Amino acid sequence: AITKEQDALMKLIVEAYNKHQIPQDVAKKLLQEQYSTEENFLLLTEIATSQVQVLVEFTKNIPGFLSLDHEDQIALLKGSAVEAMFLRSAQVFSRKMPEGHSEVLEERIRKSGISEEFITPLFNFYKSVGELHMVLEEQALLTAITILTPDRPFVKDQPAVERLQEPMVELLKKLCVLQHPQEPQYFARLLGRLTELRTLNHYHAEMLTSWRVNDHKFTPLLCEIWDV
Ligand SMILES: Cc1cc(C(=O)O[C@@H]2C[C@H]3CC[C@]2(C)C3(C)C)ccc1N
Repeated sequence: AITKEQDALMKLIVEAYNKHQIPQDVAKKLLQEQYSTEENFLLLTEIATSQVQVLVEFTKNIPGFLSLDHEDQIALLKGSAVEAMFLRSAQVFSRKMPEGHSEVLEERIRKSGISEEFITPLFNFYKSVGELHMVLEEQALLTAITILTPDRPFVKDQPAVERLQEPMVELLKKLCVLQHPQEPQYFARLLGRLTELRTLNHYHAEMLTSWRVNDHKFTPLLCEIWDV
């Protein structure tokens, strides 16, 4: 069963995860702006920028994160930003979108200058996350576990990151057994999504390059987090 400490950790993570959502004005624009490639790209830039802001705020609220070495904090954020963003956008896309929004967002993503070779794996991932029907606690924990991946580039004190990640993995494992008793392999399926996420890093780098060469404008935050 869940211990008192684990329940306290759970509440902190879910509270942090709920605290920051994509601003409503961005979601509203999704429906209003016209459908030119330029407009779609600008919308995606706004979405990505607000997703990264949400990610930074969530990460700061992960218990113990701010006690890590400061350079390691930056290395973890930069190393996990793409995965955390795809995970959150997959969760929003498959669950939270008001009626009709996800079709609109899908249409805009397809017509924003992203090459087809990236679009397919992206929507396959969205679909595989949607099929899991994760509860909020699982989504929040999985996102925290992704961010606290010890073997990101340039992380100096990996054991310190492992000490934060391990209790979250243990807690997620217990939660999965409690939430999905009829599906013993559910926890393994969740971790399998993290492996699929890592493959998206490569596609994302390609996407950035193709936008760069077509001289698309990025926001300062996106340039900083992805060194572009
Ligand atoms: C530098 C830069 C990056 C993105 C991005 O990663 O977008 C992500 C790809 C899909 C998954 C999350 C995104 C925001 C998405 C929904 C468009 C969007 C615009 C932009 N100027």
